[in-house]
Amino acid sequence: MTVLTAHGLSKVYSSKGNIVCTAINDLDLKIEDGEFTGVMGPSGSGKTTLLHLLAAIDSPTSGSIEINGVDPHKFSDRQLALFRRRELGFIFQDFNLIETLTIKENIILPLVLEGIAPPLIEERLRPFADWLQIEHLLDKRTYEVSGGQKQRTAIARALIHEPSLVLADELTGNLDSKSSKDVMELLASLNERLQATILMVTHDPFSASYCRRIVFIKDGRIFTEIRRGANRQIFFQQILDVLSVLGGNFNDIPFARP
Ligand SMILES: Nc1ncnc2c1ncn2[C@@H]1O[C@H](COP(=O)(O)OP(=O)(O)OP(=O)(O)O)[C@@H](O)[C@H]1O
Repeated sequence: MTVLTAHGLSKVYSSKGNIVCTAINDLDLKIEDGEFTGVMGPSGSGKTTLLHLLAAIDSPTSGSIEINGVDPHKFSDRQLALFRRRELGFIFQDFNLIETLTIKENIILPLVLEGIAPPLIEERLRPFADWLQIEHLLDKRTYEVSGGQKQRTAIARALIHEPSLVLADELTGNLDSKSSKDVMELLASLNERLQATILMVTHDPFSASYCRRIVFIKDGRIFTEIRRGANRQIFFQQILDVLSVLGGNFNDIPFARP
């Protein structure tokens, strides 16, 4: 089943009636149920703009987006807020956890907002805390845990309400290489276990190598896409090969990553 369809998507930034920049240019994209897709591209290629259009944070200049058969851009503000809460999960580079809440309270927030009964919330929480190896941290505050533990908390929060689509933006951007590896292994295993549909924007080829498919964009258009076979190390090398052809600002690529 197709979860997301973007058709003829364009985003033009204008100022005083003059076009400043065509950030997304007639882009088509389909994401199937259970896919784990990475989006890569040079700085300024349109990755963030694409993510904002898909999350209905920003509106396209032309073209359409459907998530589970509905176009969120046609919703009222209230409908849109509900749609985002129910159908989408978000994972951010800087975690976006609420400091005044415990780890547990952060994770269960989407279920509390839906008015789910506390025993059902507990039942739903336990496997996520177990899978993400944060059971022992549930009563701690966010400032008492490490960056990797914060991101695992954010992943649990993004997935606990079983959204149609999880959108992640540079989720390993603030983590060291060991924590990045741990987080990506856990996210990849949750993608398989729950058939969660995940779309992740990243600059980091190592993190991207945990995806099943990478869509490369350049100048707001799809440049190419590749799919992973059985071997992640080979996929990592393939990603580096495409990035070297793609050009742009990839000076921060860790070419010697294990
Ligand atoms: N609000 C805006 N007004 C005008 N131009 C914008 C605006 N936001 C983004 N752009 C331009 O749109 C293009 C795509 O930007 P975007 O942030 O989507 O790229 P990106 O691939 O996410 O870049 P990076 O990897 O550096 O974050 C760039 O040329 C950028 O300068």
